[in-house]
Amino acid sequence: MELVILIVLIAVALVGVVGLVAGSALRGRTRRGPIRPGPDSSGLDAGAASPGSATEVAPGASPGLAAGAPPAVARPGGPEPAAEPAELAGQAGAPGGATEPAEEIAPAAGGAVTAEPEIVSPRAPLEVPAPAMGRIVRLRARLARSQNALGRGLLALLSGDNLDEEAWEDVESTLLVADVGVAATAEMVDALRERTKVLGARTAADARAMLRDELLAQVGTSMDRSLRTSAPDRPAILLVVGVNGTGKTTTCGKIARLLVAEGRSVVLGAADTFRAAAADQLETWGGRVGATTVRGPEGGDPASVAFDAVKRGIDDGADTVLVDTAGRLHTKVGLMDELSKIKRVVVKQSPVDEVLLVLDSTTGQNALTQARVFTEAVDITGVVLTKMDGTAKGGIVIAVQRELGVPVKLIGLGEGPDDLAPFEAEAFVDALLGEPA
Ligand SMILES: Nc1nc2c(ncn2[C@@H]2O[C@H](COP(=O)(O)OP(=O)(O)OP(=O)(O)O)[C@@H](O)[C@H]2O)c(=O)[nH]1
Repeated sequence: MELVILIVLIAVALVGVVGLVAGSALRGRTRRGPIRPGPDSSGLDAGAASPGSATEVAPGASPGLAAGAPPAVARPGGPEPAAEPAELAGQAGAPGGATEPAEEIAPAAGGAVTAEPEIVSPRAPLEVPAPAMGRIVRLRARLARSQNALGRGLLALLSGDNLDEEAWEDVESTLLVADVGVAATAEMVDALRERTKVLGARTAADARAMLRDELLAQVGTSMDRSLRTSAPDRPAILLVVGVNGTGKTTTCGKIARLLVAEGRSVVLGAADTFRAAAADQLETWGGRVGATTVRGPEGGDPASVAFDAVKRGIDDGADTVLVDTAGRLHTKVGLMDELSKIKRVVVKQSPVDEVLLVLDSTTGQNALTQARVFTEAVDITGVVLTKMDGTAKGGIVIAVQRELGVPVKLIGLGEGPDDLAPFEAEAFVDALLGEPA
């Protein structure tokens, strides 16, 4: 009997021990399992995304993002991207290249809020833009609106039988009204007078050919209008500057769209921290075209965001970094100083390849005043003339180039994503003159 009781007690004790061991093993598994996939999970790399986002990896990542850029990770908008760099910063010593940039970009805990960038990786691009080449021709119809003031008006005058003094005055005022500028107008009128004297009687075709020559001479056919969007062994850096509302953010998005379509990887820097909507707008472009967007908190230091964006581009091995700056009144000295600072800060990491001044072509002579002041603050390397679809004053191209000594490289021809064209002198002049009669 005593033996039976002993056996029963031992059996109960064994069951208890087995139960305890199994229970603790189960608890251990539950704790380790779902937290993070490992130190490589940057959250900026589709292959190492957090478990929650792993299912969101876009299967058809853009070919434009292939070379060293973060693969397209479709993230829902909202707070998730903001949380990620901060989380990563907390993983001290986490190895893996993709993790490091986020650690460096994100400030130490308790750091100033202005130093905290937000990096939004692109969604898989859904849109394929029309090719850049030939856009200016495709959009001739829109440009042709300007021919009333410039091309058509001049052609009517020059092919008329009576080219008297009054007619020449009309030629002059037509050029001035079209914003060609005083000096260029005087040169053109002199040249046209000379040629009509030599030519004598003129047909409409003669007048057109003569005017085309003179306009081309003023617009310039030998300037280097190429956009420097690549650099050896580093990303090309482009700063986009200008006064409020000229179309800087839209232009950044349109350029990024073109570059990604050509197979380049692009980082967008939302250094317009004055207006939260501007960063949202840029981020939307980034999401649409497949570019990573780096942004900072509203009211933060724009130079810091520009710095972070360039760093991000370098770390990712991106081809191009486009930094959108806030619109600033050229009359505000403090804001112009801030622009110089943005450039100085960027240059600490990389040379700046292009500083694009975005001018609204509908603002006429005021655009020239802006151009002058901006050139003093930062060396402008190229001009983007936007809203050419809304002006009858194509002459601004001539005036701006003369004023700045830098070429117009791009023109905006509408609000649509493909309404940006590389500036081509001949196509532009032909569009001003319209179809031959
Ligand atoms: N018609 C036309 N509208 C344009 C063109 N480019 C830009 N816009 C419009 O101009 C408005 C201002 O464009 P944004 O890109 O927000 O201008 P911004 O310079 O970034 O503005 P701020 O950040 O406030 O300085 C928007 O409604 C654009 O759609 C263009 O070439 N043609």
